[in-house]
Amino acid sequence: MKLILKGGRVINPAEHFDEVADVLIEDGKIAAVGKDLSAEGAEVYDAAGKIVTPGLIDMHTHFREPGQEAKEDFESGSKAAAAGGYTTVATMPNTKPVVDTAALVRSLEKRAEDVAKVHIRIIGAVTKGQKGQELAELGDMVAAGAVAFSDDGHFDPTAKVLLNAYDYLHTFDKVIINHEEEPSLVEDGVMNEGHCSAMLGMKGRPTVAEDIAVARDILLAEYAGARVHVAHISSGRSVELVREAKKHGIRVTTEVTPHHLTMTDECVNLYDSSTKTNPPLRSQSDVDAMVEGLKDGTIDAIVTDHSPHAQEEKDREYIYAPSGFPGLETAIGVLFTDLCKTGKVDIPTIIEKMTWGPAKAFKLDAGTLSVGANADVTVIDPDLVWTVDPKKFYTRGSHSPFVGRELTGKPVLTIVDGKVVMKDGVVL
Ligand SMILES: NC(=O)N[C@@H](CC(=O)O)C(=O)O
Repeated sequence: MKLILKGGRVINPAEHFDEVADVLIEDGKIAAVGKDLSAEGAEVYDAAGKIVTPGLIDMHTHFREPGQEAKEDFESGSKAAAAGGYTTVATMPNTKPVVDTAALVRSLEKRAEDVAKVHIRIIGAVTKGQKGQELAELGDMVAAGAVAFSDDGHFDPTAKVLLNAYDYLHTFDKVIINHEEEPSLVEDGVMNEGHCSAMLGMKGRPTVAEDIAVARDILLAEYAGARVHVAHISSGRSVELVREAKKHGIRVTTEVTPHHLTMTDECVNLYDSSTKTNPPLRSQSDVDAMVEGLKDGTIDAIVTDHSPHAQEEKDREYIYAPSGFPGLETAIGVLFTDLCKTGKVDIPTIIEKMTWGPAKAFKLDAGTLSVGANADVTVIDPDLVWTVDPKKFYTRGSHSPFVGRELTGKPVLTIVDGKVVMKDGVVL
């Protein structure tokens, strides 16, 4: 099978390539990238005016399988991923039961093979049941194919346990993705602690809870000579800590979500739980620090933290509703509209953080359009204007703070292993 994407702006950050060119796909691989390639025998896709990128990668999604499939499963989640232009997603283990054994990793990989539209990589738990007390079957999960380890959703309070995990995973060169919140400082808090929480009379989650957790985990990684990845960074001070650590050669990487790059706690309205997320939406100075960190290379990746919940759970009062909202189908629209169109961040930087950046941080064989690479490709229409409507989502989650927003920019073609899985917003 041969497919040629003709005349798009091809952005391949792995090779610092940004030119109008053709991309030829043959037998599931990138066969050639260049000007005026022969289209003989190939199906032709006219990419003029569009952006052709490596398939997007999201290293932080929650697909709720096993145990909470009513919220999302691999089928609905991977359809949402394909609609959002993603070709690889990694799922977090905070499921019911927690993914903390090799048998679970293997069974999820089989599920992915059977039903998923895109590549799903499995993240295993660091500790048994994500309880922070005893290490999970880390080595066995590595052997079963786990791509990274995380107790996401929970901070591991005992430094010794985490140090053991660092030491052990160091031997396999696998990364721990740390959820950074010192628990005693965030208990019962539902939004960022600051002026807005005071005005609303709500208990806050202060940025210092994240900062001291990030500081501890960087120091532990330095001591162990291990790799640490800071999950969904949201505080300006934490970005400074990561920047400093990188300067000192400590092996730390980090990620940020579209909402922490574009929204503040001013958006919180107690009658709408769709802005409730963890870590919470922060202040404008934090958001500015995220954008700066993205541009100067401190932040390696953009992730969605796609966290769908059931409608009836999110329809509750702000303090009782669960944290999180779906993000796979809105990421490109939000980033292109609020960061690129406003001139804050250029398109190649955004693409790099969604492709080559995460591929490098997690040593994935993905995220590039180099000749011979797997043909995972995304085509984005940067001028397509659309309105976020949850009725059109593929995800089962419907509450998103972006609902009703008019966005500019949308993926229009997603190709996985050379096969078109989404065209013009329709998952095939
Ligand atoms: N990001 C969220 O607000 N929620 C996550 C878990 C978490 O990271 O707290 C979820 O699994 O729903």
